[in-house]
Amino acid sequence: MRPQPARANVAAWVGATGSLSARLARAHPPFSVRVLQQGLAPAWPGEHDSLGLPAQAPLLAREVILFGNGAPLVFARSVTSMQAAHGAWRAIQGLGTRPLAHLLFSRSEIRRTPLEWQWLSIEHPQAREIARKWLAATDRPWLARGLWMRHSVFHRAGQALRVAECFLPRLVAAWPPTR
Ligand SMILES: C=C(O[C@@H]1C=C(C(=O)O)C=C[C@H]1O)C(=O)O
Repeated sequence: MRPQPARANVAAWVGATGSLSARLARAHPPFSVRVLQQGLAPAWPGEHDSLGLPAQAPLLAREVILFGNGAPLVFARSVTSMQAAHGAWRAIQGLGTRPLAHLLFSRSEIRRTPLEWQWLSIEHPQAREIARKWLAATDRPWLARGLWMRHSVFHRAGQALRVAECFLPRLVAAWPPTR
């Protein structure tokens, strides 16, 4: 059972559609993307199901931290099949530090499933992995007792890309930004 967001704006923020990058860039300029890793990676639980893939299908994962005004704000992990990484989602290969949003919100033929979100205690294996990567990349401990994780799946030419974004509770509680 997901704990209900503490405040209405938390639900509004975690459930906000549109580009997260654009929202952060407006509220906390300058905005930047730091790529932690991109390439063949083991799947997290549920990723193959989200993508409609068999359990052993090789996945390409892109993990980044989004920065605003010099501070780390969001950890994001996007996954797709290696086949799609050379097919409908091949543009990810050359994306570099440009936000993935460039590929997702500029094309009309891309369809996005509704956002789903959950609260993960810091004891959850994925939360522990995120906190470890966050510390290694930013030299800042996660500190919070958990995190809000949301995900949705983008479909293009019959191939799926799952995007998950993880938010610090204090960041989410202070959002959405007024600008
Ligand atoms: C999907 C978006 O792109 C953001 C940027 C990402 C990246 O560059 O890897 C991944 C997820 C998002 O937080 C968005 O801005 O909404």
